[in-house]
Formats: sequence, structure tokens, C-alpha cells
Amino acid sequence: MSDSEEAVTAEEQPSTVPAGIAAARAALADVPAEPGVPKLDPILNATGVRRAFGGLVAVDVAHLEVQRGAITALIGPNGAGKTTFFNLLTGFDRPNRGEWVFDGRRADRMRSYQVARAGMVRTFQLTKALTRMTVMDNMLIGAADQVGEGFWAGLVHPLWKRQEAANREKALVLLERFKLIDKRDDYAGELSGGQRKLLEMARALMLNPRMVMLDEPMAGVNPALKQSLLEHIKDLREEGMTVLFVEHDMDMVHEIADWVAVMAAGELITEGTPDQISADRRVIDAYLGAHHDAAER
Ligand SMILES: Nc1ncnc2c1ncn2[C@@H]1O[C@H](COP(=O)(O)OP(=O)(O)OP(=O)(O)O)[C@@H](O)[C@H]1O
Repeated sequence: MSDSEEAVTAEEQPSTVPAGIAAARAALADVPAEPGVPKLDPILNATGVRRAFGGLVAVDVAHLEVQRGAITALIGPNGAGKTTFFNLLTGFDRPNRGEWVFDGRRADRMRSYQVARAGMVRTFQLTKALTRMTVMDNMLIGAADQVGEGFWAGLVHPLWKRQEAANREKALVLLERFKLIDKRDDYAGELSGGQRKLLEMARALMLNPRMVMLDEPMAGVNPALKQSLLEHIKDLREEGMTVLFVEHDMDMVHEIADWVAVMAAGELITEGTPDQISADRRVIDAYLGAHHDAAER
């Protein structure tokens, strides 16, 4: 390539890269690929988080910082402790020890609804009970934690009524955005796998999160909806949200993650960019190797 061609390419780049990606990549550009490495501006900073079930140590993370405004993937083989770690961070389970700060506030003593109010919201797979409710009611439940300790407290709370109209408005806007508006009166159980994932994400946004935690957002999603889901996740970053997601699909990790944290047997074994992680021997041995083997069988 000539010097002049190079200059044109370099000049064109800033306008083609969305601001959210550019900021996330810049923040992570000089961060070494090491477990527990400090970040420029961490929204979440966790230390010494341990959870054992009897003799089994499910989570033993020495240190993890999550960069604000970036999309971070949490990967690892089955049973690595990813979901348990999510549950701990969001107050749905209690650690044996460990502390973490979310957006400047100690969060390890908070209950789940307090964590959600503080701005860290996780998605949930639709339970059986939720599939028997309409899409709109699912969205309203998503907002319930704003008014009390969970949905039932919200129902009897006087604030609930006043907030309901506002919540309905907000739900309609989100359902429009996630292309579920025509489904609002359908039972959630009638949605396809991909539409359920869209609903889970839309429901999480009812709480105006600053950080969204997605547990396997691509599981059970057909290829046609995958791209749409990926775009929705990228949009969250463009809106300034931080995303932490658990995923087995490495293509997806490569496509949207700015940073990858790898767990194995409860510990954080390494971190880095998707390219660095794919080339890491320990990751290939602990995770990718196992998946390649499974694919070959
Ligand atoms: N409530 C529980 N009681 C006992 N053991 C548990 C409990 N929850 C999780 N475990 C165990 O802790 C370990 C970590 O499980 P976890 O579900 O967090 O892993 P994961 O990385 O999310 O796995 P996957 O990718 O399969 O979802 C596993 O050995 C699991 O069997």
C-alpha cells in the first residue's frame, strides 16, 4: 500500500467506528492480558470473591475489574463458576467472603433489588411462571423493583399505581425498539427462543441500568435473530452502558466483546482482548480445546 492510500484509510477510520467502541477500545488498548489487571475506569471492582458449596469451591476470584462502557465476555468451560459469580455480584447468592464496589458503592452487602436499583441489572431466563404471563406483564415486573422489595411488595405499595402509567409508557417504547410491540398481549411462552432473549433484555432495561449482565444471550437463538440480538447489545454500549455477558459461542465473543475474562474451576485464569484470548494456550487447554473435542465427536 502506498503512503497516500495509508493516509486515506487512517483518516477514514474515526468516522466509521462508532463512538462507544472507539472509547472502549481506547480504554483497554494498553491493558496487559493478565488476570485481575487494573482498568482505566472500572465500573465494577471485585476482590477475593469466594463461594463454596460444601467441599466444592464454585467461585474463587482473586480480583476482577470491569471497564466502564465496554462489552466484557465471561467465558469458561461448564461448571467454571460463571453463573454463580453472576449470582453473587447481583445479590442473588451470598459469598463466603469477598467484596466489590459497583460505580463507587460497596455492593457486596446489598440485596438483589438494591443492586438493581444501584444500576447493575442481570437478565433472567423466562421461568415457567413468567411464560404464563403476557409480554407486557413481564415488562412491568421488570420495573417492579423500583418501587419495593420485589414484585409482591411492589403490588401493594402506593407508589406502584403512580408508577404504573409511566412504566407502561416505558415498556411500549422498549417493546417497539426490540420489535416485540405486536406481541405485547401474547403470552411470553408463545415467543420463539430469540424473541424470549429480546424480552429478557428489554425487561432488564426497564430499570435504567448502568451495567447489564447477560447470561448466555445467544442460547437457543436461531441465526436470523442472532444478528439482531448482537446489534441490540452493541447499541447498549453506544448508549454508554457497560455489558458483562456469559457466553459459550466464541464467534459472538469475537464479534462484540472488547475484552474477555476467562474462568476455570472457579478462578479467573486470564483476561485479554478476544484475539489475545484465542491465542492463549491455557484457554485453549481449559476451554476451547474441550469445545473443539466436543465438536469433533
Ligand atoms: N446451588 C448449588 N449447590 C451446589 N452446587 C452448585 C450450586 N450452584 C452451582 N453449583 C456448582 O458450582 C459449580 C459452578 O457452577 P456454575 O453454574 O456457576 O458454572 P458455570 O460456569 O455457570 O457453568 P455452565 O457454563 O455450565 O452454566 C458447578 O460444579 C456446579 O455444580
